Amino acid sequence: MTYRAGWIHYTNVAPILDRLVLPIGVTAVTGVPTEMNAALLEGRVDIANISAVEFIRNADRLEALPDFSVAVLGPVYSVNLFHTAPLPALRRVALTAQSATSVALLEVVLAARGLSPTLERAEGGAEELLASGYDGVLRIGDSALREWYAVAGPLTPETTMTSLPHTGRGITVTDLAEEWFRLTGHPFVFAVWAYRRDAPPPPELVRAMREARREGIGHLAEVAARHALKLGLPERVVQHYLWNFRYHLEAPDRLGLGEFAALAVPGHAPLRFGPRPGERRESVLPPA
Ligand SMILES: C=C(O[C@@H]1C=C(C(=O)O)C=C[C@H]1O)C(=O)O
Repeated sequence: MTYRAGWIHYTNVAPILDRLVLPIGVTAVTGVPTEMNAALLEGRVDIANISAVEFIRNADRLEALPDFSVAVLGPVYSVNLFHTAPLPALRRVALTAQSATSVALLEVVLAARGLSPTLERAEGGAEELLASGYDGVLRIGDSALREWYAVAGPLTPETTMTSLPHTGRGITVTDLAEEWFRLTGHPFVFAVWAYRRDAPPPPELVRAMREARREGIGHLAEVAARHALKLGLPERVVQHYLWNFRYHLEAPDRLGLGEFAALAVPGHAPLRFGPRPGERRESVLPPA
């Protein structure tokens, strides 16, 4: 029997996945968030780093690793609304088909401001879609990071990522994680590592993931340099992008996740997490 993993392999998970050595008996495929969400729910993979909102929507049958997340406190740089009209004047917004969580986050952010533009699924680059009749475009992942830098960059010795402007080339970038922080003061959790409750991961896999994360974070400069080359971005940008993530689903992240769950999926089933490091899985035997 093999255990099947599905990885969303955006650059933001490189510090966890790049140095992962899969234990014997575990296989892995990769894809974008909406593909991995579907693969997990349809039983084509057994564990995946899926969109947090899908974990919440399917909380009755999923469980998540207790100490893994893709989260940030403040800006994320790669979940962006690119817009040419000010937010209150937005009429038509294109949504990437790759995302579930960020679409729900955009809805929360718009609702908090009392805004209700038309939202439509459409693929393409931000500038291209803005030129074709949309006044807002939601983009996520590596391409959104590159497009953000095209608007906000370049970094100079005098600037930092956080001091770069949000507007350039006639386009404003609204970072949705930064908006969430302004609204709630909490981190935002984009992804968790979830599995169906009937197929929990072998402990060897979870141990290997923890080891890989330790290695990845310990060698962050190398990981960043490799991905900077792939992305065509300066090393400094990718290094800042990566250290800014919160990969351990800590108490503040769970607060943020709980708050998002209540707003985005009212009436959801209780969120369940597996045993923490060092804890044993609960016995499935009936009490004596
Ligand atoms: C931070 C990001 O988070 C990703 C966003 C997701 C979504 O919007 O559904 C899913 C997984 C995350 O890894 C990103 O893509 O840039």
